[in-house]
Amino acid sequence: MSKRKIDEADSSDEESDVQLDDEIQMKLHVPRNANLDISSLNTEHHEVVIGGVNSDFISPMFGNEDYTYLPLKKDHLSRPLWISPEDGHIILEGFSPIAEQAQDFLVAISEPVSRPSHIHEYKLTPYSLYAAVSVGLETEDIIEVLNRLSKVPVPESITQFIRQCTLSYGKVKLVLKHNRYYVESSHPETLQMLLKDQVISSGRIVRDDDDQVITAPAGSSALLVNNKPTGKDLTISGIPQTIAPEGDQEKKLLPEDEAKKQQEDKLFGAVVQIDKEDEEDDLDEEEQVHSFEIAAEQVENIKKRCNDIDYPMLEEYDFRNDTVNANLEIDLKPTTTIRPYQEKSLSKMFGNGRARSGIIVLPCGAGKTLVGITAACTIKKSCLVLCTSSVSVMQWKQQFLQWSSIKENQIAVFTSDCKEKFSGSSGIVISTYSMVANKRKRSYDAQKMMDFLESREWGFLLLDEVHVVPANMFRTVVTTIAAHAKLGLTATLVREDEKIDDLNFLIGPKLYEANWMDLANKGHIANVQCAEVWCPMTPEFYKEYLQENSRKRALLYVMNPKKFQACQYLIQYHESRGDKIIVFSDNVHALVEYAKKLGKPYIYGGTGQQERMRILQNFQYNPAVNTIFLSKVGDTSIDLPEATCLIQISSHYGSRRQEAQRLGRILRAKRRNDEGFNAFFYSLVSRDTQEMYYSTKRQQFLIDQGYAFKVITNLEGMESDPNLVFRTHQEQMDLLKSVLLTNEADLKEEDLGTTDDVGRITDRKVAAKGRSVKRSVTTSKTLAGGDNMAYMEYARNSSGQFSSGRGRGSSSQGGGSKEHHTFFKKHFGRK
Ligand SMILES: Nc1ncnc2c1ncn2[C@@H]1O[C@H](COP(=O)(O)OP(=O)(O)OP(=O)(O)O)[C@@H](O)[C@H]1O
Repeated sequence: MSKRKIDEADSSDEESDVQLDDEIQMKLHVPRNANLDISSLNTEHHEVVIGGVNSDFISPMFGNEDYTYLPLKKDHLSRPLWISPEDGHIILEGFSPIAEQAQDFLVAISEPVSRPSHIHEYKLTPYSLYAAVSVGLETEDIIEVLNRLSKVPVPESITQFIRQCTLSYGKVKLVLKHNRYYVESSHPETLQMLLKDQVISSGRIVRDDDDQVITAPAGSSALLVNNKPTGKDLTISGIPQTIAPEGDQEKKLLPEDEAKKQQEDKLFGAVVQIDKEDEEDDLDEEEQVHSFEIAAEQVENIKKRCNDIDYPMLEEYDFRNDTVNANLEIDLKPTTTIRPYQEKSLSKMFGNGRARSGIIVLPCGAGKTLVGITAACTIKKSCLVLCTSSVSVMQWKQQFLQWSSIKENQIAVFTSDCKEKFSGSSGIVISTYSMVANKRKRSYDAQKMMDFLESREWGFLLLDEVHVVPANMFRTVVTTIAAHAKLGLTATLVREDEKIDDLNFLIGPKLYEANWMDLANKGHIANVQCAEVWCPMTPEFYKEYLQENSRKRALLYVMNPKKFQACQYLIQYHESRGDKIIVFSDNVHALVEYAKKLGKPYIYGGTGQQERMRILQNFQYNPAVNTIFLSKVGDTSIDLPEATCLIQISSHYGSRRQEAQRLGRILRAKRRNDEGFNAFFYSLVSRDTQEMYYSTKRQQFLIDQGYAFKVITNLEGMESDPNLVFRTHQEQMDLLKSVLLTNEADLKEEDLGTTDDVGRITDRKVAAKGRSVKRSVTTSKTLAGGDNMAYMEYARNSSGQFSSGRGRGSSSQGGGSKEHHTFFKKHFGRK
């Protein structure tokens, strides 16, 4: 019997409930709130009586999360999932024989929250259902498949929610024709309803028969082309509207309602044009397409508004029937083979023969570039690619030439150093977000190039690394560039500023998200062993740490001699195994000190291009250079498939994204297909300092992808190494002195300073808010062949989950429904 029913039966049982909790915990030897493996318990033998009613003893432990009152289906053992009736969370048995098919389906309809090896968690959100509809799934199919996979009948609240969300979804489209935007639908009443909304109607453009603008929102570029005076303001259903003035006198003569109706019909007739071809073909009303024009500057606003009122607009591009824009001769080279998951992600984009706008999420190093290139080869129209830095621009160009048949003169780059146009009527331009979104005065050449980009209609807009680009930059890009289809690529749909929701209406829904562990198991990316190494602070360093200001404190925990030693030990250990090692430090001062002390080459923002190339080539080809030190310049866009081990000595506060991107440097490890091959990722943290807190937060995204972080508390044999740096007390005191004398100016954040790069988002504020994850000590003997290391494993948080904050009520993966959906209001409001 459920706890809910027990509560109802007798409220005075509260006390016995608590006692029962304690009793059970004693029996099971588990701490309160610890995670329980239910499958290992035989509940039949532990029935207890509460308030005179029989109950299993597990149920009360789950409090409000107890759903045992849901009737299990007879054959529940062969069905892999549960659905929570309260908040739309879905729990999948990752070990079920049909887990893979179930995962495919769940990725299409819900947001993955956490996918460790055995139990996966997803959640249904309005956005995820929007994405489901936009990839062609129908309401009843979603409910039916869920029901087939579920161990319990799909709760009524969930079917209602799915119906409610999908009822209005997929009915409205945003279409770009001849450089003008139209809201299109085959349901006239839907358009009529939208036009009654003030936000939407105020973004509308109305033209007369000569194509002259009658009304347009203030500031619209349509007015610049044609600045005709606007008509009179009228009020329809309480909403101020503007239409052409003629004929509005007689309305006053009619009864009020009749007049209102006539006005509505007139207004609707004026702005909703029935597609002429459809009329001629005498199609059913269902198939007729109606539309009204909106201003380019209002597209984002209107999209957002449509999302808010649960009528999200789909963006689809019928590229095969676009005769206005010239075709581009581009194909994949015959030698190029795309991988199954790359194909699957693309099938979500091109499912119905048109190109859907949206976002594809693939792990770092899984080959997003080739996915983008394949999409461009499918659409075969002019394409604009935007990346985060000029280095990426050159890499994209090189990859287009490597994988596709595009001719060199049809692919151009637009950066601060290089402003090319392609020859002919169609081609590809690769640029950076900053170049296109730049609002300052441009050089003559840059302005001419921008005019070129803005004057055209692009078949395809490819947006790389969408998670790092500030929303206002997207806004500028999306409003200035007219593109039929947009594809956003990213590895980590998380942002510390929680702005991920913006992407839903700026680009489109998430079309596909791959499972990191799946790709690792299939050998497409490397298997990685992750560990956090706890380095005790020496008493002298800790004393100063407690007294100093925050910058110095950070330097003290990074320069902690014990961390130096751990770093040296791990480098030696992995070099002796034949690994190639990258040591990351965000703190440039520490980077230089470590590298010099340990005699290794280093690269940071200030390292010249030639020197960088020399170091990277040595790392790749010279067997004597097996370790390099990199600042955050190496976080992205350095493709080093040789690297097999990462050691992080200092990092950027609590950024989950940076952690994932750094891990991405070793996911491409060349040797990943060797049997039993593992890559290694170590984070060195100074014990009992703020760094530990940041480290926990950083790992959250990877933990949700199924990575297990082990905690190493003791590197055995390290102390007896005669070559260990800072062995003596005197050496440690000298180091401390030099740290304390370090000039504050040397500690400021590294400025990567190229004009093309997207500014990094500061995670500090959000990091300070973060969450706590408990750790508990256990012992084990193995860490990937390192039998001499003792480690601890993370325990789950107080609600029994690894993913303490993100899962419940967080919108970090685009589920931001909290503002407008009652189902989720209830959910978000809950503690
Ligand atoms: N289908 C494929 N066949 C062969 N090689 C591939 C394929 N797809 C990707 N690769 C290779 O995998 C590596 C990683 O690809 P890419 O740089 O596009 O990854 P990414 O997903 O953009 O990573 P990041 O997010 O870290 O930038 C590259 O060396 C690329 O050439």
